[in-house]
Amino acid sequence: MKHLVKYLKPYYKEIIFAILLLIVQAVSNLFLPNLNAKIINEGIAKGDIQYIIHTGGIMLLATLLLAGAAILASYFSSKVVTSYSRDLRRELYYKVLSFSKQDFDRFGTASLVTRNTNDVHQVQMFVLTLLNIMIMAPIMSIGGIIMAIRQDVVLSSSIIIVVPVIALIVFFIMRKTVPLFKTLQKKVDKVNQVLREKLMGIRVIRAFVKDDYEARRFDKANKDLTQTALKVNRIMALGIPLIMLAMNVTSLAITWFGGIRIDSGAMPIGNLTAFLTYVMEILISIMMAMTMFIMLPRAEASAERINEILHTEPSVKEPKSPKIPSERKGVLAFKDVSFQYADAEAPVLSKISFTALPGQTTAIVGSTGSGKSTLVHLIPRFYDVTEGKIEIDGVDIREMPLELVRDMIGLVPQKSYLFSGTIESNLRFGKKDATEEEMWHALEIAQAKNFVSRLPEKLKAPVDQGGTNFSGGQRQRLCIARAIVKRPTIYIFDDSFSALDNKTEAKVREALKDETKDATVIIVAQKVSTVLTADQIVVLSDKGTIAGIGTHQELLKSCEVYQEIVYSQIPKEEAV
Ligand SMILES: Nc1ncnc2c1ncn2[C@@H]1O[C@H](COP(=O)(O)OP(=O)(O)OP(=O)(O)O)[C@@H](O)[C@H]1O
Repeated sequence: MKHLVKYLKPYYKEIIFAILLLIVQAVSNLFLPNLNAKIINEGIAKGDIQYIIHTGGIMLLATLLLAGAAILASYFSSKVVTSYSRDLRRELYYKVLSFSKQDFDRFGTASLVTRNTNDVHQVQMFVLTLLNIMIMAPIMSIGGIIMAIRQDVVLSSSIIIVVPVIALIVFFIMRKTVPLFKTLQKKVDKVNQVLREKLMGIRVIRAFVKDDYEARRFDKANKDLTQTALKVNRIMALGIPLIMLAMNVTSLAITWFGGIRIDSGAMPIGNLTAFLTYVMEILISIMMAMTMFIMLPRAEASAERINEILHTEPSVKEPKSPKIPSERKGVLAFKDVSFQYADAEAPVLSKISFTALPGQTTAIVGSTGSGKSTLVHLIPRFYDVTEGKIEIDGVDIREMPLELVRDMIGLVPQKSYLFSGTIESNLRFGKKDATEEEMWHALEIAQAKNFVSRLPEKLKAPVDQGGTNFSGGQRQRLCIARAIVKRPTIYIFDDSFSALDNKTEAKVREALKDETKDATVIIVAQKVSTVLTADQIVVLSDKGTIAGIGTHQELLKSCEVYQEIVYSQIPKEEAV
């Protein structure tokens, strides 16, 4: 938790105000029973109406002060914690934005979301409780004891018995429940995880008629959570009445012994009512302080999960002294590049060397899982190479400013993804000041102009999260258009024509030819028809090495892996 304290610093003024107001609240609270005792002893017992009105007036003022202080304290503490959690969420979000794909893989999307929402909420609630209890509990308990002694020293000896008894009961309840609360947190996480996964894959579940099976899996996680929650509630259901019983017995005993002392004239009657109130305030403060310990493990677990993100050094770093290429042509060179995923046993890519030139199309082919997507993900530095280097215009991309590298690249990912908003907001993603003309031009090249112009809102047509209100092929074409609007130096099409029929694909590639005539184009493809006309084809073997480089004709003659790929898709006589 202590690492997260620094985020409270900007709000120290509000914290001081809240603390002062809480002190006013606690002190006024302590004086009220005393004034009440005085009214009973001096006013009611002696029939002094003037005294009752006078002291009652003071009580009223004290109550108003208390209420005012409580409202303002709550205002300031709420302001502190909501601003604190906002800052924390922002910090987490910015940190996550700086993560490489490797860091994302490590945490997982679901966990990153839970940490930014649920975990921040847990910490926020703890800070709010801490702020209140830390001030109120010591003043109320210590002040309560002092005030109780002032009412009656002899009766105060009961506090020595009552406080440890109640503290012991609360301690035993906590000892049982705190570990359960910890488990509860993990089980809530599990339910979240199962739910998220199932909802994301709902179509697959339906298609495979696995609704019942998946419902049972969810039931299991849910039942697990319920059982732990029930255990906690059972202990609480037993513990809370036990505490109430102890408090009522205390109240009864104090009234009993107090009655005897009043009877003998050793204590005025008003002091007994005040004494009872003070003892209850002491006990409530102790219980409040104890609830902190119930919240602490949950908040600590959440703080740990938050810190884990905040302390993660992004695996892809900005260079210390960045180099900028003297010319930005887009000459892309892989030099003996090897790459291994963090948890993998063997490298996915080994000793890859080739150069992709501006004005040319370089195709990457290979069987599924050969490392084609991995290879192109190395270019925008989603991951850094394990060995060797990648250069753009003669400069190692690890030495170039990250923003510049990514700015030079227009990537159309394998999985078409659009953001919620409009077609226009998606197209402007890479160039925020793109004109309507530029957008229509990009849509025309991507063969998306027809269907977009048929939409009633045209460029303003709404896009749902992920682009789910468009078909796979439409989504893919919009992603191609998005990359074109950016007018990058290097285009990367990662299997980006897979959802298009052959005719549309041919049209897109034909239109692209002119648009990308000065750019470096990298195309990852499964379909041989996509790569036939490429200036060079890089063939990856199953082991992630280069099996051959050349044009279609050259490779057909010399590369066995390429021949296998080609002949599996088109007849021998048509391939030549
Ligand atoms: N994030 C990851 N962590 C660990 N291993 C991964 C990760 N992503 C991919 N791999 C592994 O790396 C290998 C290459 O995957 P990659 O996606 O690059 O292949 P690909 O040639 O693009 O396949 P496809 O044609 O099916 O898209 C695979 O064996 C895959 O299991």
